[in-house]
Amino acid sequence: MDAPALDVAGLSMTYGSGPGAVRALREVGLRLQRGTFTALMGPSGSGKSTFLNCAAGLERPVAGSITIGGRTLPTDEAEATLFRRERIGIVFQNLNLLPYLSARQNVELPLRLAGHQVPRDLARDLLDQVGLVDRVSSLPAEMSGGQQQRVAIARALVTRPDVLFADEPTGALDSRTARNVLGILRGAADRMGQTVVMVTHDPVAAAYADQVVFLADGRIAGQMVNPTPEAVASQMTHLDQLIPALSGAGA
Ligand SMILES: Nc1ncnc2c1ncn2[C@@H]1O[C@H](COP(=O)(O)OP(=O)(O)OP(=O)(O)O)[C@@H](O)[C@H]1O
Repeated sequence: MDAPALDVAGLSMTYGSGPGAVRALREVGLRLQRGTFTALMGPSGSGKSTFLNCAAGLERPVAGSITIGGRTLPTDEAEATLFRRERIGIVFQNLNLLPYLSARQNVELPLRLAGHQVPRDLARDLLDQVGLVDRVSSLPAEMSGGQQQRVAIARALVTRPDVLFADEPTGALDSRTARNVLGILRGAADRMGQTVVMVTHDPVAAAYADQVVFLADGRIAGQMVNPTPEAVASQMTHLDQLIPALSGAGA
């Protein structure tokens, strides 16, 4: 059987030290098979972004192992950068495209940075898949926020990464544009076999995923397969009520 796309074990992260230290993640474990779309939800401060940043190699955890496509994420900074470039795709709410490069050049950039030949029609094909084939030559400033986000997704997919991490990719978009971007992420999993992990606060967005993983107080607090917006919203209300109890336990 294929190695899981993402295999995280015992992931712990603490910011600061002494009495003011914040334990953002407490021995989190998560294994995701290829071609799956997972939404990560939880109350504010529950550790979602920290999880994403650690799993994507942008921050170094204090403990735990992260295996991506069967390979351990390097701890060495320079090696981690190379690994990320080749094996990981990242889309942030405000991950800026380079303003002086066209959509096509932005999409091709990760391959160029990695020193690879760029197949002639690759960027155009990816831009076609995100519905922007008529904008290949446009600069970011000439495109709407939703169009720029779609270019960012095409760019994140250009290396065919083992995992595509997206942190609130629809946070800044109106609901119609957001649905369009979510449909593209869904299609990346279904049609391209990409593995997608998305942090979101929005139960409707989460319902595009195959499963929702809930975090609370730095721990996994539940998992929901085939989520509906109603079931996700109900679970979130439950978690919000749970938080004072968890904090009070002093664990
Ligand atoms: N760089 C940092 N320095 C200190 N504390 C941090 C840092 N980054 C995050 N934290 C703390 O770690 C905890 C988890 O933060 P994180 O951003 O992962 O939560 P989140 O679930 O993504 O929250 P939100 O939904 O509000 O974005 C919080 O208590 C936060 O204040």
